[in-house]
This record gives sequence, C-alpha cells and structure tokens, in this order.
Amino acid sequence: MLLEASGVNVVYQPGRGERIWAVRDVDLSLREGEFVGIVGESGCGKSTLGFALTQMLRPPAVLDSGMIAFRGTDIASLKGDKLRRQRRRGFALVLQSGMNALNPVRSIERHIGDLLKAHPLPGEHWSGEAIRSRGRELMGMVELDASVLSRFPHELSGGMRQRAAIALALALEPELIVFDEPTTALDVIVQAALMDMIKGLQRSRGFTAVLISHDMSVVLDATDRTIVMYAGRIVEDRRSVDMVPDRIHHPYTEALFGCYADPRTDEVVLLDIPGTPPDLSLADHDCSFAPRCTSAIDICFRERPRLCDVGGGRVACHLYSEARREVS
Ligand SMILES: Nc1ncnc2c1ncn2[C@@H]1O[C@H](COP(=O)(O)OP(=O)(O)OP(=O)(O)O)[C@@H](O)[C@H]1O
Repeated sequence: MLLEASGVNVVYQPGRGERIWAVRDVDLSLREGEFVGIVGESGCGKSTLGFALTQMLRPPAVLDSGMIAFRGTDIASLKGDKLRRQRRRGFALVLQSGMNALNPVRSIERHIGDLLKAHPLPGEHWSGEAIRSRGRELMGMVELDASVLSRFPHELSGGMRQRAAIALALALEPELIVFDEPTTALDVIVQAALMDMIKGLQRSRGFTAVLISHDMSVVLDATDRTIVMYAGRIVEDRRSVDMVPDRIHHPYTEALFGCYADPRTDEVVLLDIPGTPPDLSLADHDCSFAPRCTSAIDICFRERPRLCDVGGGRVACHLYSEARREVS
C-alpha cells in the first residue's frame, strides 16, 4: 500500500474556543498507481483531507488524531528536514489556481531550478544547462512550448499557469499527486483538455493520483475509484465503474448525480439537494445526511451508520444495511 490513513480527524481552531471538525474518522488506503476521486458538496472536507494526506495542513487546521503512513512511515509524526524530504520526494499538491503555486516575480524556469536545487538527490548537482534541459522535458510532459520556461506567471493564460503548476508538481517525480479542483477556475474547453492531460500523465508516469472535485461527472470520468464525502466523513467508496445511477448505495451519492456541469456554459449548475449540510462544530451521533434524505428511517436519526464493506467498496448507510439484512 502506498498510503494508509486511519482514524484521521482534522479540526480547525479559528479562535474563541471554536472547534470545527472538518475531517472525521477517515480511514483510507491508496494503492500504487491508483487514480482516486474525492467528491462532495462545498465545505464537506475534501480539501482538508487532501492537505492532511500531503502534510500540508496549516493553522488554524490541526491533525487532531489519526495516523497517516506513507510507505509504512508515519508522516504525521515527521518534523523538520525529515518531513520536508518526505513531502517533496513523496507527494505533491496541485491547487485550484496555478497562480497560488507560482511566484509572480520568477520565471517558470527559475521555479523549476529552485525546486530541483532545494531537493537534490545525493550527489546530484543542478547546473543552469541541466535545469534548462529538465525544464524542457517537463514542458513537453504538460504540452507547453519550451519558450514558456522564460516567461513569468502573469504572461500565461489560466490554463497554461495550471500546466506550469503541474510541471512543478512533476519535477521531483512524486509517487502521489493530489489535484485539488485543478480545473475549476478555467473555462470548459480548457478544463476538458487539462483533465485529459492529467489522465494521460497519470497513466504514462504511473503515479498515484487523488482528484478532488465537486463535480461527480469529472471524477467518474477520470478515476478508478470514487470516494464520496459528506460532513467530514466518507459515506461511499466504490469503483468508479460501479457508480452508475441504479447501483448507487448511498442516497447522498444519488443526490450528487443531480449536480452537473452544463457543457453549454461556463457555469456549474447545481440542482438543489434540499436542506443544508450540518454545523461541523457539533458532534454527530446520528446520520448527518438524515435531515436531507427522502428515504431516512428511524434508526438514521438515532445512530451513526458505520462505514461497512460492500462487494469491492464501502458504504455508510442504514438503508443499505437494512436492505441487506432483509435479503439474508
Ligand atoms: N481556515 C478555516 N477556518 C475555519 N474553518 C475552516 C477553514 N477552512 C475550512 N474550514 C471548515 O472546514 C470545512 C471543510 O472545508 P474544506 O475546504 O476542506 O471543504 P471542501 O469540501 O474542500 O470545500 P470546497 O469544495 O468549497 O473547497 C468547511 O465547512 C469549514 O467549516
């Protein structure tokens, strides 16, 4: 297993004794070369989980409890240089806007050079020519012209900046790349081309990828496995090919199928899921989705459903457990 997370709880402590439980009891394993999608409404904890998996949590977020092991090493307890080495060599995070990852006063080549020089392998020396050559190679991977190397972030379009950010993520050949809404800020045509490129890179380079998105169709199209989050918890985790409308197990996943990107506009059209997600500063003793679920039964308001194994996946729903009990 490349990465194993167990019992992960992440809390935001913005002040005045407030505690927001953004990620709750998450158990998650990632196999080598797997492409996993994490999907859910805004605020359900997708990005926070992505930050936790790549050790990028920053105050006011803290890993309250849980273990995250990368190739058997508990990265949650690593500090200083050891963490820096593991983070840079092991995993990378690509954020929504390439601009965030790029320094406006540095050329793309300078970004690549700084990164390579900051994390040399033993005996490695990065001369100007070696950096240029690696830069050209990386530009080729993300389908950008080599002339982009000498340009500054503000001279690039949004799509080109995102490609440059992906080139930087690839520079140290990480084994895991988390893409957090990598195409959200872009128009639909650019989004589709970028997603095709990410899929191609993942297949050809073989790294493990996590794609965070609120768009079910993007996740289902790109990934091998889809994880659905609701109110900080994983509620369904199945092979993407099994996620077809009449084979969905969780009513929330079913509701997400009503949320789609309209290909005729740049807008994401969200068909309403009635109600609102719960207040994450409160503990959940029952099913958090029950108040919005049209199929909820008594037990849903009394007991929190456990995430149970179902053929080739996991689901946390009393309705599914009840239906299975009736069949057996
Ligand atoms: N800086 C912060 N301070 C306090 N609470 C935060 C902060 N960032 C996030 N949260 C809380 O954590 C929850 C999860 O946020 P997160 O960004 O992980 O969700 P998300 O599913 O990625 O949402 P989005 O799709 O909008 O990015 C939010 O509902 C919010 O309550």
